[in-house]
Amino acid sequence: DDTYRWPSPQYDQLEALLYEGRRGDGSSLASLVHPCRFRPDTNASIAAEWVRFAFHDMSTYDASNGTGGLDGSIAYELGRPENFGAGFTSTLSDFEVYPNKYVSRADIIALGAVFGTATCGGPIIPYRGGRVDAWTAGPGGVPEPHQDLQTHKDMFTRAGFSTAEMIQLTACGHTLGGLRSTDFPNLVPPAPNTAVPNFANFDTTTKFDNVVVTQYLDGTTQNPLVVSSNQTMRSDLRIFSADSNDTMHSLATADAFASTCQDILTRMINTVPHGVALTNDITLLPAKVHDVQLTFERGVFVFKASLRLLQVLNTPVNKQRAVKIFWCDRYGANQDCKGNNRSSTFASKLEEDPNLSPVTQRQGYSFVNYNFVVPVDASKSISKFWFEVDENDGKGPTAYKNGGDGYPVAQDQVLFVPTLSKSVLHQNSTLHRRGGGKPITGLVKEYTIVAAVRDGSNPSRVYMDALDVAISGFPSPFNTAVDLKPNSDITPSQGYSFYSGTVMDTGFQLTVDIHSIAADGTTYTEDFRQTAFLDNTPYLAPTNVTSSGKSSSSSSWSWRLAGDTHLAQLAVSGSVVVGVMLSTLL
Ligand code: HEM
Repeated sequence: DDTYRWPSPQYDQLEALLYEGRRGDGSSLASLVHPCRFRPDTNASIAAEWVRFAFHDMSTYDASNGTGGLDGSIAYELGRPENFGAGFTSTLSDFEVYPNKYVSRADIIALGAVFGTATCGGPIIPYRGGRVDAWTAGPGGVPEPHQDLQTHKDMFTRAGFSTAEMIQLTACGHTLGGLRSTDFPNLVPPAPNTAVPNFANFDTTTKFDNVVVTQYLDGTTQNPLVVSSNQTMRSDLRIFSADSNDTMHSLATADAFASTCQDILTRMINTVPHGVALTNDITLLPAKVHDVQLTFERGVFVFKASLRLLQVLNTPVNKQRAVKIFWCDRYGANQDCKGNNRSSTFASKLEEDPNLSPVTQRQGYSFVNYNFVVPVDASKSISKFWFEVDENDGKGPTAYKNGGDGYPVAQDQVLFVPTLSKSVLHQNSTLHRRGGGKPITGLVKEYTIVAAVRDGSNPSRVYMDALDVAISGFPSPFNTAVDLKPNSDITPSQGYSFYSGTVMDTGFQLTVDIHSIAADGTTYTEDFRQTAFLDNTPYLAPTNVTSSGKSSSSSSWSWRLAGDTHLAQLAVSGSVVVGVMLSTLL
């Protein structure tokens, strides 16, 4: 049974990235590229760079033994001539902050191709997750334009693509972007008096469309890889004509181009090492429960849960709509709703920007969120919850019950308390990581994580697994277990005592799994808690950082500011880290 049931953390993360364009704590990936953006510093098509990046990571696949493919190894392969140019380094830094426990770097690279294609008007490529990252460079073997046709055919055959598929894939890639003077000065003359590259685009549109094919067929193309006076460099001509132009003719209509590209790009992003099991296609959840947390806020024991509903693009949200959360007590006479349930209509409504994700926008939707924060009697606690949405149109309410039984609150024995937790940024620190290892130089964040432990469970150990996969330069993930100790500075409250522990991290997306091992040996877990918003999350104004920006990420700062101020705040503090870290490396 592969029907979606909450909680499905991997699915939820992938779904949020694809359809909301952002990771769980709000930092937006899609806004870097959408709508069909160009880099302010180099004028490069970001969509083109992202699609090309995925191809180069994939194309070292060896179908004979199932090695290589889309595995993120390209992060360690940018020194090679076959992966040369600013487009690759910019893209790598775009993607740097997004991998986490449930989404690999390779999943992000694949998603980059999905976004790049969709945002510039191309087909929607079905997206699956579950790719597994390589942590070292793999073998080479990406085609370069000076190589002959047989070499290219052999490379595509090795990667599992026939001659016709080689033509399709190349035409589908070469509808975006082009050659740049900084990479191929002999083919594209540099513009005088500027470091900004000159582009010779593959076709005359910047959209993902069939014009690359029609201009090739009608002889008007200016694609340097077709018409260069240097015959050696006419790789697209050799490839496109490799079967007497049969495949190119089959791609000539807009519909045929779109559907063929959809299929072949799907194959491209799903070409993964042998043994990697991809998820099913990530489909849009019509009603999504997210940001669920039982915790303390300002001394009040609260349950937080959000319901995300679809809204048809460019239509107003029904003002008559009433959204209600229901829940069951965990303890006492009304345990599991034996007697009564409880309910609340106190929600804050948030209508999302329709530009959140090119995929959702193309499907004709945006989102509206209903965010509930309800005080809960800790002695009764909560065992499960569900929602009802009444449009007040006479048809009666629709219940969202997770396919029947409601959404479970798995446990209330150990809880993450973000508002009592904090993070402090240290500069030029020479702190040592727990467990020894190399001292941390540069920028480091010190996190104090607070958990509430329910009295009576008498845990033998409370600890967290602190994980960060998103570290500059892609060293192996930061992953450490830290014991949380009783914290006598925080007064016990409503049957809970507080524990805390600290961890140092140089990465961009620390998440914690908090565990409590009860006296009876049962382990209770709060899985995958984000740390972007802790009580004292520092707000750093953008003016602090513009001077340090040399990298592509600097140019993306303003884009990440799109949306509400809450997200802007996160985006800025996140980008500061990127900018400062790069400037210390440069
Ligand atoms: C034999 C096969 C191929 C060769 C020799 C080749 C070669 C090239 C070259 C020389 C460039 C210009 C890069 C620069 O100026 O820095 C380029 C750009 C590009 N290639 Fe390919 N390519 C091939 C196949 C593909 C495939 C299969 C895809 C994707 C499906 C692809 C996607 C792109 C994209 C999107 C760009 C534009 C990048 C930008 O504007 O930043 N290429 N390719």
